[in-house]
Order: sequence, then structure tokens, then C-alpha cells
Amino acid sequence: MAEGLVTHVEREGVDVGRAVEQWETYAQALRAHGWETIEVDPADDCPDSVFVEDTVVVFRNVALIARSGAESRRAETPGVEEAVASLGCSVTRVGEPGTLDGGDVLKVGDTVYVGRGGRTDAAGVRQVRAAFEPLGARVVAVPVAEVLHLKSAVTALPDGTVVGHVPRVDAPSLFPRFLPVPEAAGAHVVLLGGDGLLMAASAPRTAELFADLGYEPVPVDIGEFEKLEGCVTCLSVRLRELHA
Ligand SMILES: NC(=O)NCCC[C@H](N)C(=O)O
Repeated sequence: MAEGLVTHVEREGVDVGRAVEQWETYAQALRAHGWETIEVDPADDCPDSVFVEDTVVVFRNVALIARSGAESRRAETPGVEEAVASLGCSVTRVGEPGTLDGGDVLKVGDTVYVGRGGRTDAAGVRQVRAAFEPLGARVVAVPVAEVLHLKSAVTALPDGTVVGHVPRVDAPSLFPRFLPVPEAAGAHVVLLGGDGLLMAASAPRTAELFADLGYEPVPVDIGEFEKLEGCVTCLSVRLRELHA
């Protein structure tokens, strides 16, 4: 992790012991909300491989294995490919020269927003369309310049409202319902089911806002991962409705 990529932030030393504890707490929060967790085989030569969200995008039962815009991350995919295949997904891969990081893909119902930015190029966007439109997805391309990935800027609440911290969102008007949040780290929620929203502990004011809107924020400390530009979404991939 000491060699993990940093693009928009200053490098800070990562305490690996603490990172492991934070990862355990994160996984435990998923399980406490009824999720089964499956650990992908680690790729120990890849310093960013804990950010598993970037390696795959799943829509219905099709898993699109990413080809990262960062070369150092391209060897991360075998473990995740094996994991999704063993769960019954049909696997397809982003082909050269296209690039795609899973963190650039935000699904809201059948709408699949794809960030075109530093890690995902136009060919990558086209390959998302080719993989998922035949399954009923509507793919919407979104320019991303201010942050690493689309989902560093925005995610969505259970009712589909897109949330983001305005200074980091390139084009809020692309989203039909957009709610500004007061903290950059508040833009990241993982939907736990029901009203539960897994969030970074570093966004307490946004947690208050969401609680006031009837949600149940579940804060977790992911400070060590934030040093490498990670957020709550990037440490897992949630698989639902695999056989829909
Ligand atoms: N989806 C994500 O937010 N991924 C975070 C990736 C961080 C990693 N250090 C990277 O630059 O690729």
C-alpha cells in the first residue's frame, strides 16, 4: 500500500496494520446488515488491489472485467474474475486499447452513468454500452475532471437521488435529481439495504443531513484508504439480482 497511486492528493504514509483493522470493520458492517461477504484472492504485488470496485462492473448477471487506465493496476483482475465467475456471472472483458475503472461506473436503477476521465476513455465508455445496453441498461457518459473517478464525486441514495459535493462535480445538471452535500467525503454512500447508508466517518455533517432525511448512516473509519484516494464504495462490489 505504501506504493499505491495518488493523483489528486499529497502522499501520506499508510499504516498497514490500521488499514487491515479498518478493512475488517468495513466488512463487518456489511455483514451486520445482512450481506454475505466473499473475499477475492489478494493480488499482493499490486499496491492498489484492495480497491476491488475498480476491477469489475456487474449489471444483471454480466460481469465486465475492467482494464484500468492506470497500468500498475491491470494485473489486479484474475482474483475478481474467478470470484464473479464462480458466483454464476457471465464474464466479459474490456478489450485493448479501451480503459475502464469500475469506480467510474454508477448504477441508478437501469441507468448506468460512466465517468469519462483520467482512468476511463471513450473506448471504455463504448464497451460499457456494448456490454450492458443489450441487457436493458441506459448508459449515460459523464465528463470527470475534478476527481479520480466518477464515484469520487457522486453516488446515489436509495431513492435514486444523486449526491455530491458541488466543487468536485463537473456537471450536476446531468443528473435528474441532485442533492449537494457539505463535505467531499459525504458524496460516497454504499447502500446497505433499507435505510442503511455506509459512509466514511470523515463526513459527519453529511451523515446528519442524511439522518434528517430519514436514512440510517453507518459511519466507518476508512482514514488509511482515504490517504490513497479510496472511499467507502471502492472496497467492495455488491452483487444483487444476479439471475434477474
Ligand atoms: N473506486 C475508487 O474510488 N478507487 C480508489 C482507487 C485509489 C487508488 N489509489 C488509485 O489511484 O487507483
